[in-house]
Amino acid sequence: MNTEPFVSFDNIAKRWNGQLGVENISIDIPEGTFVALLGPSGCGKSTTLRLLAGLEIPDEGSIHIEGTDVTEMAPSARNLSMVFQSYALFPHLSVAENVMFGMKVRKVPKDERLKKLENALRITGLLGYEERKPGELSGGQRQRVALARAIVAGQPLCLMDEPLSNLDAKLRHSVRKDIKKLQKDLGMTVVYVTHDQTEAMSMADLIILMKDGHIMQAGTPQELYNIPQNTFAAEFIGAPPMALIDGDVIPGTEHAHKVGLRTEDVELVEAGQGRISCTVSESEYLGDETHVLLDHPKAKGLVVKLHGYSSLQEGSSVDITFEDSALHFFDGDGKRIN
Ligand SMILES: Nc1ncnc2c1ncn2[C@@H]1O[C@H](COP(=O)(O)OP(=O)(O)OP(=O)(O)O)[C@@H](O)[C@H]1O
Repeated sequence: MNTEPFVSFDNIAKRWNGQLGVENISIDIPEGTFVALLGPSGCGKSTTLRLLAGLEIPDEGSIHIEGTDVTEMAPSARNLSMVFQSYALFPHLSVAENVMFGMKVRKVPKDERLKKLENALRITGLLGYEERKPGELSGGQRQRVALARAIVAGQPLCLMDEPLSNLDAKLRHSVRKDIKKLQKDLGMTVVYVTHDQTEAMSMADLIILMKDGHIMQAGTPQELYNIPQNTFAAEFIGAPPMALIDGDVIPGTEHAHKVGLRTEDVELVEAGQGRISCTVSESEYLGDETHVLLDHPKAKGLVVKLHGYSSLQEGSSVDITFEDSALHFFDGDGKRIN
């Protein structure tokens, strides 16, 4: 069995005139994996993707694809396809012409081109739209044309940079499922840039969480959610994110600088009956549940989810309670204490 990673970054760094792009980036990606590069704006996601695409050359380190050192190889020699947020379609060409463009350039015979076109349009639900121009399509359909183009390219590795960011919430959800299904059905390795943790959590097998050009945590969605390695991961992953409480608030947790608590582990009880006393700062009614936001001078992000509608008044006093086993501990540098 081939145990070599399909894609590997070995200690990659990229700077521009001293301005840091990324540093100490080491990643191993098994074949057929969906990887999300996740993090806030400017954290280095796109730089990492561009380095893999060959659109940037690193100052340090090496990148391998299928065991070949591609660090300084031209993008066209890397056997990969790309899908960007700006669909990058030719406006004057039809859907069919847009999808077949690359194959035409590569002089793929016509009958093979048509066969691949039909297959890609079927997979992306675009059969019947062959003759339309991009201007006659919705945003979601345009994005699917861009996907169809990546499919006909037939490359085992596909890079995507925020491909859903131009779509509204409903479309984003459906195209998200399309992309995930495609990736699975075709067995592609996908490296996907997003700043949206929900997108990363729902699509990825492996999440690379980044901040200020560095990897903060790499792992499965479950690992990032259940065992955040630092307060940054704790606060970035989850909706709502993990609450962080000063270590000296809960008796017995003084060894920690911060104590983390997930909303599903918090129970609301009457004032005086729980472990921490708080004040209700806001209630957000969402139909099936109400999110009750709580104030405490030494805690950030305390939220309790209640079923249905809650009539709790702002400013009222409540207590929260929780099991000791639900607590996460972090030191003064924000690192997890096990
Ligand atoms: N060509 C460049 N010249 C100088 N600095 C750059 C260049 N490209 C990126 N950077 C810097 O590198 C850092 C990482 O940028 P990058 O675009 O990778 O972030 P990102 O996480 O993709 O952000 P966003 O989500 O906003 O696209 C930023 O500080 C950015 O200003």
